[in-house]
Amino acid sequence: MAVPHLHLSTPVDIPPTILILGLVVLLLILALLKGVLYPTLDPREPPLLRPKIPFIGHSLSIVSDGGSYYDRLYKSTHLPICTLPVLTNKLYVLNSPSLISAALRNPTLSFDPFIVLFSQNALGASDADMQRLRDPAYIRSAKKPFYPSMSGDPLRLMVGAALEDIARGLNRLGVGGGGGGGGGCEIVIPHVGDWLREGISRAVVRALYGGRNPITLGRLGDIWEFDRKITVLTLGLAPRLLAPKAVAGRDRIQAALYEYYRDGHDQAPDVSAFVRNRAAAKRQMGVRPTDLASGETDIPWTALTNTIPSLAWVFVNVFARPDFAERVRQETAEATSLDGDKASVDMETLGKKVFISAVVQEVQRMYNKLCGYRQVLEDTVLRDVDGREYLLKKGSNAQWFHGVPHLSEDIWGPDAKAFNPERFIDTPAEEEKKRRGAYIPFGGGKHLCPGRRFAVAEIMGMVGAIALMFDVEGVSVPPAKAGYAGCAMAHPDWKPNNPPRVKFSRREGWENVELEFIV
Ligand code: HEM
Repeated sequence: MAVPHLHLSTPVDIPPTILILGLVVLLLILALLKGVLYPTLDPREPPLLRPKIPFIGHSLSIVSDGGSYYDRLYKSTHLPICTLPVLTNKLYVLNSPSLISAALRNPTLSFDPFIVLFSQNALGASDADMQRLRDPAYIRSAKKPFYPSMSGDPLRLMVGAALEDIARGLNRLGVGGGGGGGGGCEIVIPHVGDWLREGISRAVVRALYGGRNPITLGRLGDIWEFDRKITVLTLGLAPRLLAPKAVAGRDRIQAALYEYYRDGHDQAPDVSAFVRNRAAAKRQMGVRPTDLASGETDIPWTALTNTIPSLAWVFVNVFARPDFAERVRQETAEATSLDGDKASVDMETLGKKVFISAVVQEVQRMYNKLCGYRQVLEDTVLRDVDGREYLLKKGSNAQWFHGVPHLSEDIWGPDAKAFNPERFIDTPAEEEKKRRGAYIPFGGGKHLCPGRRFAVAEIMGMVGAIALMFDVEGVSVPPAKAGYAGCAMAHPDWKPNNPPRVKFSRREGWENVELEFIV
């Protein structure tokens, strides 16, 4: 029987030019892959940390673990700065306080690309506004009014307006007493986090916008929802699909702000200099009310996103510990004069009290977890405290995580992870020196938070007044969970099925007292 031939293949004649071309393409692909998978570094750049999964490893960990990934990397390497290959780019992660300080001061490390992205995606800026925002000079001029508007008399007026609102709310609570000489009637607050959030938010927007404040309670709800979905909005991840409530809320906020700016209410005398001067500066540069409404939506958001969780952490850390509550009460009493049923808290005196100030500082150290971000605009050399220099290449990004210096045992000692306000009281000079540059809750350099003193005054005033007027029961310190993008603060991890129910009762002798703040 004939066995059929197995005809496997016929050699094809490939023209040599095609062969050479194919080889060149292959070599180019290999070179590109090598560049991506094994990027080469200038020897002056920070040391490279390769991911376990090439190309995407670091990105996956950053997305899933956020700032705590930087914390883990630092613990395992103890590098003052390192380079992470992230997809096709490089990310420099700064850990050493002196390098973070150098980055905060350096003019070629820029926050502007984030402002542009945030304005376009989260605020829905118009084409005209986007064109203006691409000009760094515009961004500079728009933020010029920040600092003078938040210091001296303008700051005092703003703090006064916010605290007046806070006092009004507290004076209504449990007034009159329940009889029987055992203090005032009890008020049960079903969710103290929500209660604090509403109280501080009302006060902040009233202080910002004056008597014609467009951010009513409904719009505050919209801001909280906008805050909750800020990552989806900023990254433009199908926001209308994934965050429809936040988008609708933002539209309502902007409609309310539009009427406010259109009717010129922002120039009224009881409006904060922060809102008034910023709108005036933008108007001078040709910005119209529609674009003021969208561009200025960041004001109430920035003013609340960190203040709300900061207040919550100060409140729980004080009232969960009877000795802390007593010390805060004592200090506030020392700053208060009583005239019959009128109590006047002098904020200048309270601001100098060491324990309540230390609690606020310790809250910021423990719970402030900002991931600072800058884009490298030009090749830049950063120098650390020992004179070592590191080159950061143009087009790369730089990041730092406040959790690294804020919780470093080298800096704060073996109890770095414990809540201990005493560390901020009578600190020896040697310790102060070690901490230099390591405590940065409000950032630094050209983006130092202009609202820091406003936030601290409101928080101290509110918590001090509560301690003075009320006995507070049922408070415990919840675990922390990561905050929303752009928010520096971790959030209390209160579970919906176990809301933080708290009982307030007027202290004996304080049943009918009306409190006011003197600023
Ligand atoms: C406890 C509350 C607050 C904390 C922890 C906080 C924290 C910060 C931090 C860390 C930065 C710098 C971000 C960076 O460098 O990347 C910043 C910037 C800023 N903060 Fe605050 N902040 C607070 C309250 C406020 C308040 C109440 C306002 C306004 C009323 C405000 C307005 C701003 C503005 C406008 C910037 C940007 C400054 C610039 O780009 O130059 N902040 N804040």
